[in-house]
Amino acid sequence: MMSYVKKVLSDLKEKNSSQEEFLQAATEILESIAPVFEKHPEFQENAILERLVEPERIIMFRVPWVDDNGKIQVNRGFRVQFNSAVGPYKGGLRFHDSVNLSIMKFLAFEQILKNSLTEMSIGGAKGGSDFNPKGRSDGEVMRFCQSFMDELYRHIGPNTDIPAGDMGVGGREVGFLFGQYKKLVDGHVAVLTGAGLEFGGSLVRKEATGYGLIYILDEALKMRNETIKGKNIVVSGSGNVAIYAAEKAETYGAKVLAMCDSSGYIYDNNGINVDIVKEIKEVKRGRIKDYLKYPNTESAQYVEGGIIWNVKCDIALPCATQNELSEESAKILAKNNTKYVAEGANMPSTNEAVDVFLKNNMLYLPGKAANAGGVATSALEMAQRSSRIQWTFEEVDAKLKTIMVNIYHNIDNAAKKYGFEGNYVVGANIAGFLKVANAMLAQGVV
Ligand SMILES: NC(=O)C1=CN([C@@H]2O[C@H](COP(=O)(O)OP(=O)(O)OC[C@H]3O[C@@H](n4cnc5c(N)ncnc54)[C@H](O)[C@@H]3O)[C@@H](O)[C@H]2O)C=CC1
Ligand SMILES: O=C(O)CCC(=O)C(=O)O
Repeated sequence: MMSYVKKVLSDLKEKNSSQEEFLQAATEILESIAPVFEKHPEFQENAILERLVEPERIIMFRVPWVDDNGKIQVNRGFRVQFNSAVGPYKGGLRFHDSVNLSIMKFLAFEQILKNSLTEMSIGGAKGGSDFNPKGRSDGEVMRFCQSFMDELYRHIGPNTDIPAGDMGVGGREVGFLFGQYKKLVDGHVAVLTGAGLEFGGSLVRKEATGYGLIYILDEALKMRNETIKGKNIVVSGSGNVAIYAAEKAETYGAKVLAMCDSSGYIYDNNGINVDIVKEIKEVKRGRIKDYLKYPNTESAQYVEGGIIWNVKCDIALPCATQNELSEESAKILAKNNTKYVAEGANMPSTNEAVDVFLKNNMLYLPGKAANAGGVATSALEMAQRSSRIQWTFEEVDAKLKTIMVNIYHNIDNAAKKYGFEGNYVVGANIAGFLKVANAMLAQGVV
């Protein structure tokens, strides 16, 4: 069956030769699900893979806006509506200057399988823009968001496509996007998740991706008679996912030694004070090096331009961005006897880095399983909004925990069933794929 996969992959490479990140994600996924086609010839007969790798729809659009100096700026907007077999399109919006079609497609492709793993009825999508909110005033961010929504609104809806946040899109941006949507359609419609608590949002959505990462890691460790307590952890990034992963890890008794942003990392052998990072990033929108200006941080150091994976740790949590963890860094982790890697970010480890993890028998939890808590809680937000109720923090948190524990056992069982025990690349991709493939099969050639 590898020949079927090889053929689909080689056609895909020919058609999308410049889309490096998309091809990277597709190669990993397709190669690891090859064993499925032995057991399910009907998938090949019905060209499931050929259809799966082609987005149902891609929307690209101009986003003109006026900056604080009265100058007209033009950005490019995207929404990749990749697959709606399981449910309406669902996935975040990313505002970052690196955004291009390849990055949008890889993120949306990953999202299909991730959303399937949550066991909620949500399809896969992603969107965003090459606009970077960093250093922009609130007024500029608002005008950009309004212009972005001026086009996006006609392509989304509560039963068709429900965006949310991702890198560069947090509560502030979701608020501005929602305000413009509401004005354009003249209705208070639940079309974005990650909404403010004052207008239909869910408790725990902000914390969900980071907390969920720790819940799944905790379950995986428990199954190995291990515990997070007492472990040294390195968390890359210092944004939404990183902050709440670090916060939860500390409540489980771990010590977070280092965190970073794109300029450098902070390191403290006594443990990072996550509340300070929260203040810097969520309130001041500052840089991680500002950490050293706070009281009682004398034991911390800042390493400009340094590679955070050089810091010796038991557990590595990449929570920043794609391909931030190279083969070389993976070898350093292995040499330093790091035993566990769980991904808060989407595809933060290169395919070569993942090979190093697997060869060294490290426990590796790939992003599409490990960071699924964010989108799962988005689905819980949708459930609350449509039934006009609000669950307590504890209720949502308990549901999130159950979802993450179930994801762990689901990917673990799939890996075992296909003869790859402990390989969660195979486990996550197969478990996520089967539901989507069966839904596509049931719905005919559409
Ligand atoms: N926000 C969410 O609910 C979810 C986010 N993710 C993924 O998690 C990752 C982080 O997202 P958020 O925390 O939401 O974004 P964010 O915008 O809040 O934070 C991103 C962080 O990454 C850092 N960063 C960016 N490029 C970097 C680089 N080259 N080297 C080192 N640090 C870098 C930034 O300085 C920032 O601290 C992304 O891969 C995103 O797709 C995955 C699932 C859900
Ligand atoms: O909450 C959502 O809908 C999207 C989260 C997301 O973008 C992701 O899982 O990567």
